[in-house]
Amino acid sequence: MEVVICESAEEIGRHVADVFAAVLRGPAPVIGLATGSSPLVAYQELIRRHREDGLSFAGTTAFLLDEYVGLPAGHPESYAAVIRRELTEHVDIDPADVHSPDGGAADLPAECARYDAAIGAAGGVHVQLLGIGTDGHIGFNEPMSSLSSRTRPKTLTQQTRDDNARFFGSVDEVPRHVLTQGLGTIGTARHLVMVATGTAKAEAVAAAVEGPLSARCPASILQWHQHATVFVDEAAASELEFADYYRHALAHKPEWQGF
Ligand SMILES: N[C@@H]1[C@@H](O)[C@H](O)[C@@H](COP(=O)(O)O)O[C@@H]1O
Repeated sequence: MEVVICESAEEIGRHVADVFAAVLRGPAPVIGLATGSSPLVAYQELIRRHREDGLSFAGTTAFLLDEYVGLPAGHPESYAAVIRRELTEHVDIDPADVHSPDGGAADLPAECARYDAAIGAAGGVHVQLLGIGTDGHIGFNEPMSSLSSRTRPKTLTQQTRDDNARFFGSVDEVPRHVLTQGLGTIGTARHLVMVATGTAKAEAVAAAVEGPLSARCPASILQWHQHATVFVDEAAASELEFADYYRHALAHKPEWQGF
């Protein structure tokens, strides 16, 4: 795993956009998208490059990590709506190629199995963007999620519902249930890119990067992955014991290496 401590969210956004741009220029790109506030700066940078530098999403397939269960169709906080608003409607990706699990499906386990199979049928995800919850969740894999889980329904913790209440009128409006790619599903992506900013994420980042590989901190699966990159700002890095080493490695990063 490579940990990159950045000066600002904007710098993180530029690095993430570089990683995504390299995949988008390759054949039949499959990208994994995340919601939440952490990826927004990267999405804004990708949109800017699309408008100003001609970066194209044509022919790209995208898969979202997760979705709430039971929001009314067209609800502005459904993740399908959020990703449209924050990224995909601003670039030249075919809306039919942007996939998310259907939280309104009558048979939720069947919908999860279908979604997981669709990711496999697309050949798997080339690069998966991830935020991290304050409890260490990725996607909506709450603590104690199976490390080999596939896409399935999950129940949110109260902490996650409280954290996400800011997107809704009140915490009571935050759904209790969700569909999420499993930790095993996420782990099949060829490159995992996690982003985090701010002191509220410092503890979760430290647990993910330097704690034990454990279901207690779902994001710790990045330690088991062959190609994982973590972009954090100084505040989110503030609990990292090996921060000096990460800075040293970055300062001496070979020119040819990339992320
Ligand atoms: N399901 C999403 C996650 O994918 C996201 O990483 C997390 C953190 O969000 P934020 O970046 O807004 O802190 O929130 C939600 O729970």
